[in-house]
Amino acid sequence: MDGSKAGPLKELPLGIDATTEEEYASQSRLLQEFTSISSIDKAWIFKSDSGIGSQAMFSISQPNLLANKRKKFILSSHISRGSNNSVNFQWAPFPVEMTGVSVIVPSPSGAKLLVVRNPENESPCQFEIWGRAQVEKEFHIPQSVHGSVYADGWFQGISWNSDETLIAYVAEEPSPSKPTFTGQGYKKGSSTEKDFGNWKGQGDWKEEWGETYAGKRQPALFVININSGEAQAVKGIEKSLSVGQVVWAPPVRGSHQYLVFVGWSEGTRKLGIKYCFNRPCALYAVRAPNFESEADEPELKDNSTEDVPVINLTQSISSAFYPRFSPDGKFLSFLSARSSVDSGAHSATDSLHRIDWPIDGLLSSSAKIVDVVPVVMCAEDGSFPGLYWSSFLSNPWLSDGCTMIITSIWGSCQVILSVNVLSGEVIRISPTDSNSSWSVLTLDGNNIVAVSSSPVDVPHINYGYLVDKESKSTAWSWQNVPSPTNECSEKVKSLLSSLQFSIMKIPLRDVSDSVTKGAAKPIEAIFVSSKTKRNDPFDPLIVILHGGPHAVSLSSFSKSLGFLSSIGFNLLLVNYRGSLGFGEEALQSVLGKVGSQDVNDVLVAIDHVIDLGLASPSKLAVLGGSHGGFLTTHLIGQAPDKFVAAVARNPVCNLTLMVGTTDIPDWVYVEAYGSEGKNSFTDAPSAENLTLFQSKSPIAHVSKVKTPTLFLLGAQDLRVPVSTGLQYARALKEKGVPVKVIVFPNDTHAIERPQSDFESFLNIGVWFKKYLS
Ligand SMILES: CC(=O)N[C@@H](C)C(=O)N[C@@H](C)C(=O)O
Repeated sequence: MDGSKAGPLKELPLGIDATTEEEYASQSRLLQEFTSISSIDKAWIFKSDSGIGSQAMFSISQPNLLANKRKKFILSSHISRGSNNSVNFQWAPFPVEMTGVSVIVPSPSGAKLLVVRNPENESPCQFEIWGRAQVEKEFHIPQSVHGSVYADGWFQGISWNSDETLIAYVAEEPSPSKPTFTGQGYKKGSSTEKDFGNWKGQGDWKEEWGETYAGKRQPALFVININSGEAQAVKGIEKSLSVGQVVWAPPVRGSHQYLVFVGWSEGTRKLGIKYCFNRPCALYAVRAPNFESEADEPELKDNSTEDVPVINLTQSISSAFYPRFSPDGKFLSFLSARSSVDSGAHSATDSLHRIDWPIDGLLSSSAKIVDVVPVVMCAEDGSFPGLYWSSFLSNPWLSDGCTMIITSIWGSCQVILSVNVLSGEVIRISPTDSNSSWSVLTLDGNNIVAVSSSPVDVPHINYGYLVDKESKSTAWSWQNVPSPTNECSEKVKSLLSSLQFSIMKIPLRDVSDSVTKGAAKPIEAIFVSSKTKRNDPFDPLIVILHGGPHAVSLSSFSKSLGFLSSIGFNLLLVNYRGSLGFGEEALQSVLGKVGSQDVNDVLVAIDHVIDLGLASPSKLAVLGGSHGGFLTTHLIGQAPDKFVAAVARNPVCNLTLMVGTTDIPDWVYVEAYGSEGKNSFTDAPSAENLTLFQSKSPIAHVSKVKTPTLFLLGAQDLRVPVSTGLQYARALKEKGVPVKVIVFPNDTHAIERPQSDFESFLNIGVWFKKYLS
């Protein structure tokens, strides 16, 4: 579908000329070097055998292009402390590959390691318990007990009990039996046998959890006894509740053991949950199964035999997740996305809360919820903008038992915060003099193992400690840790060292009096450029737009953006109003104004860099995915003379089409109508609804578009179904606009499978070179 007018030199098999083919070949060599950079995903600390220092285990991963999979490795290190607080990491000579492993979870003492291998077919799910030198136990849990263990980072919950004999976890409930048909018709009674004389029907369709959760319908709670290998479903939880994030409640002598978990109610249908924190959820407590035979069972306080109900611990708040018990078991802290649930925004500013945990084990559904860190409405300059969920350690506590170390978003940076759960004090402890992004990997006692990176620096490991513990000084000192994971090729190193970045504050234009104070503040954009001009007089500029709209472009390293800046493009990553990290008023201000306020913010940011003499108005391109693709296609329609080229990845081009096909039709209502759209959402939109959706969509401006546009589409995308991008691309083609479309048949919304990601960014590089050089 490439309608470009560039004259073909010599037709080659792919329908491209020799110059373009050479461009593909040369860019692909560099892209491969960027692709092979490994990522540091997780880390754990163990007591050292020698009693001196500690042992660290890092989980790292790297795309394997040929196998089209991510390879996962474990790299170990011994950490020792020298004089003057210096720290030394002695790395194992090589990482070890973890093939076929879905998730690993060390026991609280660090003496055992749970390794889960999820089946790829009908086989059982495999649990292994590793000791220091060997696999000590191996259990195979058949699909009749449960399907795959959730290892998705959201429903996922795997928790060892304190004496390390039981593990609670979340796994897919067995599928309901399907009807059997024979040559004679319907066969009575369910049957598992398969032969030539019968076949299985489909049975009733059951709603799934949407994008990236294909086949995931009912996350349920299980406990495995690692002495016997017996796995039991936890009883008493209603089928309408999907469960996740389980932890063991502190044991109370003479009382039953409880589990605390997050439950999401289904209502009349499931709406997609990926990137959607607006799904109501609560913390529940449930009695753990008893694996003892009745004779061995100790006499318990509440030893009634009838079913004990599941207790909703957070009834008075619309969202509660990430339950974490304080080390002394006296309180339970948790995050809440109540702002998101109450407003309908798919993500918003979080709040942190705690409830006191009853020392007598008598649980109540009316425990007082204390607000620890409230939602920040208007972020004052330079001060804390509120909490934004990034990731949460399973043990985030310092030794005082009340300080949590968490990663959050602060403007365009990812930062590490210490939060005192009793006083509510929040301190930014990652360096404030750096515009890099930081995240915590794990705690080593009261010290922090963290990773930092920037658009021009690959991820580095850092070790942080409190400088003056006695005076309770809040100054943290950070030491850069030399590590094999910091390595990248000499070529990449030299290209990145020729780049620089800054975070710009961009004042808004024509702010109306009706906007809130928080929504009138300057926005931010990250500008990545060459230290020396590569082209005369200007390097071309690619404007990069994140999706959501409630996501954010962070000042962290991105291989694909590192690649684009290394091949001669400056980048402008615009955090338009609606982005996370800037306070709740700015975030909420875009709802109901999509396609106008966000589009204008981007145009203001572009004018800002042009006015500063950092970009040429004739060398602009735009790239965005999802809601960023919505902005991309809006921009080429509303500002048809501005951009020389565009790339849209799974773009939202037509809300009218999307509302009937996406896993999150409620999102369409809230984006188009604002918060009131939350209450008017229906699966039967009216003609009036559809008219408004059409008017707010990029397709409404399609007739004006002239910009050559590359479309990258995932055929398995449940969020922004491929049809929306295809419809828009066909409409451009009909008008004679140069268009290229690549559809990845097995990719979902993120187009992140290694080969697809590689082919996407190679084509983005070649497309922009073709039109911007
Ligand atoms: C809530 C949501 O998924 N919105 C999509 C339209 C979107 O923009 N998604 C973002 C998070 C993405 O980058 O995929």
